Amino acid sequence: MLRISKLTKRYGGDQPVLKELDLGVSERSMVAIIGASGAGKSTLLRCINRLVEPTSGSIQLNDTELTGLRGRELRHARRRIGMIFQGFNLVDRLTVMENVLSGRLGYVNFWRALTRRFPQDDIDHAFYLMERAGIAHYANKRADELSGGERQRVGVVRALMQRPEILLADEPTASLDPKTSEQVMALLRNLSDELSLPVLINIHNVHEACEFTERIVGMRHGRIVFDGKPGELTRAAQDEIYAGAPADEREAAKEHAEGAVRAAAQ
Ligand SMILES: Nc1ncnc2c1ncn2[C@@H]1O[C@H](COP(=O)(O)OP(=O)(O)OP(=O)(O)O)[C@@H](O)[C@H]1O
Repeated sequence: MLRISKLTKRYGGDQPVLKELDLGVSERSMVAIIGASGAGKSTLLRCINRLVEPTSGSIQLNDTELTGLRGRELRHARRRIGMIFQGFNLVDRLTVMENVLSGRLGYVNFWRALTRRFPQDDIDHAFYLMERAGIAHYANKRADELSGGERQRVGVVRALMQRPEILLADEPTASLDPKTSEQVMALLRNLSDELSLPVLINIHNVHEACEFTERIVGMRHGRIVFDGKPGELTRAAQDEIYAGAPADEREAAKEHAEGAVRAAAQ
């Protein structure tokens, strides 16, 4: 369970980017965060894994207060939070297996990590997850020989190797073509169900958000202005989320959402 209360983030002396934001995410749920560019979606995810320092408020992950953690405690807390990035963040010259096992680096001791001697249990788990993600046959391929969709599958498996308590995905499909993007979303959906893992996805594609998640959180200017099921994302709700956004962004989001809301309501 993730419980965020009154989270505020201010960069420098500017207006806060997150304004006393409250959000709870329970186990086994996949939640999409949507909103116009600059609404604060990435900042929210980055506050959770403390890549960005919250200004005030509370972030609790299963009884651990994440704000205020330092040093070793912070490193340990970060192991419990899996992160998936838009740009995959793989090490190109390493193989798929090596990239995947790097998800365990925070757990194995220094010498094992240096000599890449991971416990058999880690190797078995890596193969299990790679099979699930359809990339086991690429285990010995270099990461830079893979397509974008395959690379993101490696990113997903690497994050899961941490055996995280929550998965945060920051625009995980933004660099992928529509078909591949849907496949990666379906993989996240299935793994979330199978592993009872809460997944928080920052996503621009409202259609995919509605199709693959059961809860949509709409942000505007650092606040949550919508929190509901895909079928409840009415035109009025979309107007509120995207009010003031550039016209092209607003229209693109609405275009995506119309069909998705109809489909979700059926
Ligand atoms: N490191 C930083 N220093 C100063 N301002 C920042 C920093 N990171 C983000 N911001 C500002 O905070 C606001 C919210 O940015 P954020 O990236 O969280 O929004 P977003 O909703 O994820 O946008 P996008 O969809 O374009 O990625 C923006 O105005 C941005 O310029």
